[in-house]
Amino acid sequence: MYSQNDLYKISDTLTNITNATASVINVDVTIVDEKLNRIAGTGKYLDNIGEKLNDNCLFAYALKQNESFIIENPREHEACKNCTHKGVCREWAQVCCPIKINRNTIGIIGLIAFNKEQKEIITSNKMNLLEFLNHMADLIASKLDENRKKEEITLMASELEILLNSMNTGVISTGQNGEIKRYNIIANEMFELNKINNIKEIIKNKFSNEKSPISNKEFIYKYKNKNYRAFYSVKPIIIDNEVTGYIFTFNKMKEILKVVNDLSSPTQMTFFSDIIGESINIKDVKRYAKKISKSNSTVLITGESGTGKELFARSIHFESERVDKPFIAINCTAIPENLIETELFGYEEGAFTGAKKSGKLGKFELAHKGTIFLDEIGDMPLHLQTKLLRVLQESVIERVGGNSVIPVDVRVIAATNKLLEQKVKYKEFREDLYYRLNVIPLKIPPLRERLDDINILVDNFLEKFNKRLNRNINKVSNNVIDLFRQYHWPGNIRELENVIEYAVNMCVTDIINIGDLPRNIREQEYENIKESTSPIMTIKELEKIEIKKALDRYGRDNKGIEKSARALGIGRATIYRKIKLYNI
Ligand SMILES: Nc1ncnc2c1ncn2[C@@H]1O[C@H](COP(=O)(O)OP(=O)(O)OP(=O)(O)O)[C@@H](O)[C@H]1O
Repeated sequence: MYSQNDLYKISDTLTNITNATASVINVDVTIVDEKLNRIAGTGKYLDNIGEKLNDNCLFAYALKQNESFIIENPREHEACKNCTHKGVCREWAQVCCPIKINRNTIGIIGLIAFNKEQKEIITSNKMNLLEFLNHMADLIASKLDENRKKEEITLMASELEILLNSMNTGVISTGQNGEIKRYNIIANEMFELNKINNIKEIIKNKFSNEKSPISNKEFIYKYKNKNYRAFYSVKPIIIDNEVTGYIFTFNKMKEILKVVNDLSSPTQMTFFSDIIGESINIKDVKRYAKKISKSNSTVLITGESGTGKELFARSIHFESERVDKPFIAINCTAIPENLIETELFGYEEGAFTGAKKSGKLGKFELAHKGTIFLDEIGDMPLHLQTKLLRVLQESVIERVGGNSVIPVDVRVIAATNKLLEQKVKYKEFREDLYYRLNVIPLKIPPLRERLDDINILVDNFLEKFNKRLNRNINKVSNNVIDLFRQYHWPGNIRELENVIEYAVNMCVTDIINIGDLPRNIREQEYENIKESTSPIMTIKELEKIEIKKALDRYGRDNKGIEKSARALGIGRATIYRKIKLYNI
């Protein structure tokens, strides 16, 4: 919608039109807007520009009429009927013509005769005059339209500029041959574009005038004599099937890594307080690990499977200065041998058949400024051990298929449950790498060497699985705890955690008893029964264990139950009753 404001914006044009019209016709001209404000005028009206006309005047009538007309008998004409100025009106004749845009009247242009001669000019040439004035009204309307479009374009241009400058990506538009035309702030900050004329000076020989788009190609550029890595993409501007220029977008490698790390870093942080244990053994290890967190030196964590090596590695990272940077964990046995190298070091575009076109970043690059956790390091293939040694010694990596070195700042924490010294002896692990990794050794004791932790671990896991499985089990019986203290725990804390989860699932009362434990632990108990020092089980617990054992062996169908009853030396009815009683 157009408003009176739009008319004011072209007031210079209106003045020109009224002056030109008045000098050609020799009659005074005036223009009012739809609110009856005088916007332009000649002669007598010159001093009254800006005045507000009364609501019953001729122009108010003309606005309602919405078409051109001539008045030859002012004061008597219907248009003057209610005019409050009728008594002082000295006008001899008038011509009114609406200024219309899209059929809406937004003002009136009028000619006014103040004497007989001027009236004669109007009345002698009515048709031509009306036509002429309509042209003037159209001229004003098209000027308004043009002005509006200009404003829209200016607005769009500044919106686009703000949009481009608020992006985190550098954008440059070029001509057909790469000559730089326009760019945003980020692009200027990256490349100091006041010193550069052509895009080829930035991406060197990588640009040839192509018609198809290119996305995410890596390149190196210089800024203040230092080399930086970035990615660029290009899209041709095609008009009438002809490439008229290109749009280049640039992303700094640093920014991309930040985004990747933000997305891939675990949202849950781990702290030493998450490592449960009150035994002297574990307290000592925790104290030592906290101390070494502050250092940047490589740590080698040793300990049996499930002792909490990864938990320690995470806590060290989140306790260190690198806390805001990524913690990247990689398990050397979980990845096929032929993929570990590219996983760790990445690869260049076209490094091998099947490689992605844009290449791939390795975990070392992703972990830049953070920590990498190399689990099961003892299983790392020998040829990669050499590459890893180089990272540790020189803090650089080389991508597969690449020919340049990339600096990385990563703290390495390695872990193993193997005897690395033995592997070194048998030449399965490089001796120099072993010493390079073992700068700070951290040995996590197995659970059987910290039996005092069993109670607190059991309580924690019971609480965890009560919550997770929506149960309300109060405690674990003393017999079970005694059994746990005798068991050798080859799978350590992980195994204990799994045992509690199993028992919470099996338990039908509010106390976990031996019968609720997995078979391997119960069998351990059976062995213990033979020993005179072993804890005494209730007859009911023993009965439940044996019935379960028989059912597991013979099956739970009718035949299986019959066989079980026979093996247990009880009748069919009894075994059915016991199954129901113990909810087996
Ligand atoms: N002290 C502890 N307190 C609580 N949970 C623990 C503790 N130690 C280990 N866990 C839990 O036990 C499981 C195994 O821990 P983790 O993966 O750290 O062991 P690991 O030594 O790295 O095992 P692996 O050698 O098999 O990789 C995890 O679920 C972990 O949360």
